[in-house]
Amino acid sequence: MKDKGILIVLSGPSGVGKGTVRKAVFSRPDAKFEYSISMTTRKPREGEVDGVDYFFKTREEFEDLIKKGKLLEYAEYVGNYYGTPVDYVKETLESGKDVFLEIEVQGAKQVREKFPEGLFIFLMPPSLEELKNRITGRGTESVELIHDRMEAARKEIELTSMYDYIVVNDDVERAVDKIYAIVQAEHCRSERVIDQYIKMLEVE
Ligand SMILES: Nc1ncnc2c1ncn2[C@@H]1O[C@H](COP(=O)(O)OP(=O)(O)OP(=O)(O)O)[C@@H](O)[C@H]1O
Ligand SMILES: Nc1nc2c(ncn2[C@@H]2O[C@H](COP(=O)(O)O)[C@@H](O)[C@H]2O)c(=O)[nH]1
Repeated sequence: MKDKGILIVLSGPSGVGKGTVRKAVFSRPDAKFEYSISMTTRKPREGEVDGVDYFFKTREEFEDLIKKGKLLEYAEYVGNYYGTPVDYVKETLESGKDVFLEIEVQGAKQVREKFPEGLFIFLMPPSLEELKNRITGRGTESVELIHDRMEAARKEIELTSMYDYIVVNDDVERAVDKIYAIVQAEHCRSERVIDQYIKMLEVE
């Protein structure tokens, strides 16, 4: 039987660079992760593609997915629903592959309850001022939404104690190196690999 993959949860305030760092992680030649595409009721931003960046849903469709138990976790964040499809995550982990979730903290808390053995990483901005510069510089949010997202950011940063690791995104490649090192270390954690070695001893 194949060993299960690791569920890697990357959180962090809006604009810290989760998407940028995740894409850089996936672009490394030795990347062996699967990205779980989330569902959302948010309207697509310019350039976003349904089924690539998100599965874009109406509120009715999303609430139906909740009722049918199709989401591993979900949260309402700054006026929209966001959620993780449960079947994809479970099937991919069962197949032995690591799954990467990029989600906010309320959702991460739900995942922690269901998958306490997951690997939880919080991406931290070098400062709140830099965070605001990044959200503003991205040019995707109105002034009101930037304000709401900054408010959410302050609350999220207070909840970082539930994460296993905090990585500061001062430089994308440095953050990616740290995430790689954390995941590699997790693959060697004794409770993950011990059965494999015991089996090896039994065979010899
Ligand atoms: N280390 C960095 N230094 C400077 N700018 C960065 C860094 N990382 C990301 N950025 C920039 O910050 C902006 C926000 O990044 P990104 O969209 O990846 O954030 P996010 O955390 O995924 O946001 P959201 O949660 O709102 O989707 C982008 O313009 C990106 O180019
Ligand atoms: N709880 C969840 N949060 C999610 C999910 N997918 C994305 N997110 C987070 O929502 C905010 C806003 O995202 P944006 O694309 O509108 O900027 C951000 O923190 C995302 O990481 C999810 O499935 N569940």
